[in-house]
Amino acid sequence: MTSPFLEAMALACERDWRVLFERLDLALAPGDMLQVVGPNGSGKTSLLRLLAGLMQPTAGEVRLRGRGLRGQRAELARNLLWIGHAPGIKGLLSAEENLAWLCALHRPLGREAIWAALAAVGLRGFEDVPCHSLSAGQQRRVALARLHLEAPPLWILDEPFTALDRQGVAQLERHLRAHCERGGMVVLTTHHSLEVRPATYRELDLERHAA
Ligand SMILES: Nc1ncnc2c1ncn2[C@@H]1O[C@H](COP(=O)(O)OP(=O)(O)OP(=O)(O)O)[C@@H](O)[C@H]1O
Repeated sequence: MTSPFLEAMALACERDWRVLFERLDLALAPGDMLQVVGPNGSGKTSLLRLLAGLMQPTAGEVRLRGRGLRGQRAELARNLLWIGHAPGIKGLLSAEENLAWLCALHRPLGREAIWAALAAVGLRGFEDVPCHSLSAGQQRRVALARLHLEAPPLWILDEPFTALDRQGVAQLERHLRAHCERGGMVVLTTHHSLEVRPATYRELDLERHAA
């Protein structure tokens, strides 16, 4: 039997001596979208960081194609696009420079590709502007332009809709659905209810796994 692309088995997470969740299993296959839900502080960001290999679980294991993440750092990096809840962009750099820098680890990108991605997120004309002078929503859009540039199959996105206007939210929902329909996978947290979802959409409620 083929292993899921990504799976978590009997995962537990403790922070500051508090068990946030335990006995958590999940499996992701090509095309899947998983929205992690739960109250503030329930551990949504922590779970995403575990899945992205940025933190170690207290118990259990995360596996990529059936093998533990240990020893698969490079493989995970090739397959994963992680965008944290802060936009993660540098204020002194322009939108173009930020994207060139953020994407360089995967593959160097030409100016044309970067400008096309910025246009796709509504930032035509803002390519050369230092990011500190962009609005919060525009800064978020710079970070999200990576979803138009990089093609790893697994996207893990922590609160990607923060600061976006209605049009931005609708466009991102469509983009995430299209990624899943092409066989990609999305794990995300958001407190809003997605209007546009792929048929594979499902929710994981962390309250059900609270200690
Ligand atoms: N760097 C850290 N060190 C220690 N404890 C942390 C750290 N980051 C978060 N925590 C704790 O872990 C718990 C869960 O935090 P987490 O950010 O995973 O929750 P969340 O469900 O994403 O919350 P929110 O909906 O507010 O974004 C919180 O009680 C928090 O105080």
